[in-house]
Amino acid sequence: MTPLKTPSSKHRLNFPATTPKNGNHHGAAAATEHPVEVIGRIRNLTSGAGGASALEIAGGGTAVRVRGDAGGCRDFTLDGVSVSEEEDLEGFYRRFVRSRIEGVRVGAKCTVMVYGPTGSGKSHTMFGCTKQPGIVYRALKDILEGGGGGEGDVRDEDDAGFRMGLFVQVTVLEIYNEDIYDLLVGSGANAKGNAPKARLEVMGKKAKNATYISGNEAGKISREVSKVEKRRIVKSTLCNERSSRSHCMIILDVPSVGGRLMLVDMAGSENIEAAGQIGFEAKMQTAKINQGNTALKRVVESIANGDSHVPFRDSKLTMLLQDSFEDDKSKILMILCASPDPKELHKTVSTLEYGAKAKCIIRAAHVATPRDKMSSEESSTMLNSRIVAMNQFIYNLQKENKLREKERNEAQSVLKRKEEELAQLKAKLKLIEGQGAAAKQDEINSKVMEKTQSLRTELVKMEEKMLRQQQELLALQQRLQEVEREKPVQQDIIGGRLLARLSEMSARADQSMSMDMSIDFDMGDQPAVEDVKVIKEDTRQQGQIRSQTNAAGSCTSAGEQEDVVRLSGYPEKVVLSTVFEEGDEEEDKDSGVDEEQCKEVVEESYVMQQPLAEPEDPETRNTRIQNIFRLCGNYRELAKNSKVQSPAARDSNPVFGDENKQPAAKQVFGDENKDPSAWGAIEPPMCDVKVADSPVSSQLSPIVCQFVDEPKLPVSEQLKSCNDTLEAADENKENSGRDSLLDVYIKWESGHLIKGLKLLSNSCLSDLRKLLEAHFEEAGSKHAAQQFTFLLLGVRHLALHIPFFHPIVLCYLYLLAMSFIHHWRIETSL
Ligand SMILES: Nc1ncnc2c1ncn2[C@@H]1O[C@H](COP(=O)(O)OP(=O)(O)OP(=O)(O)O)[C@@H](O)[C@H]1O
Repeated sequence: MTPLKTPSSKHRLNFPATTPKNGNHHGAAAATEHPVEVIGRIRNLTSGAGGASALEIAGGGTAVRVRGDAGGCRDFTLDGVSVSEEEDLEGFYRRFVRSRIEGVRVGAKCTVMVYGPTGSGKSHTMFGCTKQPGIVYRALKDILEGGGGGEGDVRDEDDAGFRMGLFVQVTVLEIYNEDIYDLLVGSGANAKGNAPKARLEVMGKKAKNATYISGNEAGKISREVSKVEKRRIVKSTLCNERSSRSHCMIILDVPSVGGRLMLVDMAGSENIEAAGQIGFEAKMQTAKINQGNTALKRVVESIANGDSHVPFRDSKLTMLLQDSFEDDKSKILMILCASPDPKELHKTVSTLEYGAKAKCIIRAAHVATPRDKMSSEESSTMLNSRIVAMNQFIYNLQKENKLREKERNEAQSVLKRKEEELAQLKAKLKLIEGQGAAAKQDEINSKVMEKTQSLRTELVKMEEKMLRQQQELLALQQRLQEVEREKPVQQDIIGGRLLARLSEMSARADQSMSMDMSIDFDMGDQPAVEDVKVIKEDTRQQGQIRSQTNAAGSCTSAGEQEDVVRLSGYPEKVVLSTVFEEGDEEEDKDSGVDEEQCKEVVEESYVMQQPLAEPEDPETRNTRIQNIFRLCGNYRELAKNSKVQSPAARDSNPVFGDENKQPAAKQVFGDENKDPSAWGAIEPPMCDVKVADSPVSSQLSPIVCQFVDEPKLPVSEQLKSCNDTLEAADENKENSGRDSLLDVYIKWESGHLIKGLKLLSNSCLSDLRKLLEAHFEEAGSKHAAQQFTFLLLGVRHLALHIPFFHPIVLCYLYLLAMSFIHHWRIETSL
């Protein structure tokens, strides 16, 4: 390694020719100053140290007295002495260091270095321990946060330095084996554990390309420095378990004011043998350490002696400290660390001698020299650099502000988004809560609307039906009027009655509209008597119509009146419109008024009249019989009862042909010849009827037939007996729910035979025909040759359980009005 030479004399300090020691300082005291202040720091006696302390404070606290083994002592006068047992680091810092640091805050330059043998407490004084921070951290805090407070001071520590525009740039260097290393390099957050240190070159009096950390927060920088400090090379020696093997230099620049603080923790000068260093590398390491210490010692002695040459370049350490000695504004605080251990006495004396020598350095009074001029130029350069540093600091602050503002905006946007989400959720919650009630209300409304709509539809349909019925009624009325016009005589009687009846029915229909009701023709204003209508027509004679009370009988009770209508001149063309209805009442009720009804309209037929007087052959007679049934509809039931006959009731009914078992039930209508008044309305056949067969099939219902064949009894008696039987049967019917027998009365044309037949209420005319045919077969030749008249079809309790407004009902009523009201008779001749 090329030995460095001492800088030229022009860089030497302007030390006075004489030292205070020489006694020439009086008169010139005002013009001279001590650039180096020396403070003694005596550590406490370790437990391993044998004997009493070899050091004591003397001279009023400014001198250290060293007691030798022989009992002699030597005083070393310093600027101050501190014993750690009596004064902790805090006190030491307040008393000797803080004033220097405050100078740095206003632009002063100060170098604080600790010097002493190994294990004397240099690193402890500089960096402190876990319990108390050392000079480095206290100085950082004081620079950035302002002085005047101790550890317990309550200060606004946030941005005290920032308010004053102070920030620091910190460089941490290590001088090991005469090489300078940048400890900050590789110590960042992204640095790996054992990142290599960057070795730096010295350019002039500074380390070239040294990195620094800057900031105004003492805590952050202190933490960083503490981390970096641990990168120093240490080694366990006999003297110190953790002995520093390098010099550490921490440079704090305060660009805003131009202040600079250099904190130097020197490696301990040591005796190789005493330190127990064995081996070439260890010995070389120790030699290098001592080289720096020795170079510094020589520099101090040289300056103190006023040598023309100061060997700053003998070591890297002195090269970097050159400004500290040469700069007039720079001051040096040298802390001599000494151990009170008597075993370390010779090293302690050596250290104190070194400090005493440094204390002798006197800087002459400042005189304006050409160098000062240059200094002005340097100061302007320095100011420019400060401006640049300030600008950079401001830029950094602005960047940081922008970053924080961005973060704040992001946080605000997130907050806003969250608030919106919250509002949406609240709205949703409200909506859901409201939808529950609204849904129920909507459901109710929709059901009501649906029901209302269906009712309206039904109403419209019913109105339409009513309209059609009214039209049909009108048509029938017109038809009736036409008939009446043709038969003026009959018009007064029949027309009036029928019109009255139709009006009455129409009124009933109006009243009963939209109601599903049971129609019983025994109800209403109709008398409870057997109201028998006898229609007689003789086309060959003058037609006449008469009503007569059915007193012919004994078939009517007192007060009961039977309408007998005799139609004279009945039109040859008879138009009967009837409707066949299928389906039972239950279906009607269940399906309502809208249920389809099966209708069959019996076509118009022409009734061919034939003279009654003339005997007919059997074929013609049979044809007429068939026509009669066709007229009424082969398949139309004689009566419709909604109530189904119960099996019990059915069993109780007499069975066809079992007349022997039911003799009491035989009904005798009497001999019409004996009581012609009772059947006076019997006339020859009115007309021939030819009606188309109904295509509707019907089930053959049980038929009950009771024959009345008692010519001995008069007709009136027979009818009365019949009527009594019927009334008794009525009671049974009421008991059995009006679902029993229908009485059919037949008068033979010969006048000698009247048959009373009974049919079940749900029988049809075809059943009646079969009944008659069966009777003919049974009668055999007895009646074969006889002429007979289908005198009377008496039906009791014709009950219909059909909605009253139904057109079928109306048509049916019309037919009933014409011929079948309640108990009716059709008197015709075959
Ligand atoms: N004033 C003190 N009070 C309490 N303990 C101290 C004091 N001075 C030093 N020590 C302790 O003595 C030990 C050695 O101290 P330190 O490492 O500071 O010595 P050093 O001078 O730096 O030695 P080296 O030059 O080898 O690094 C450390 O454990 C330290 O804690």
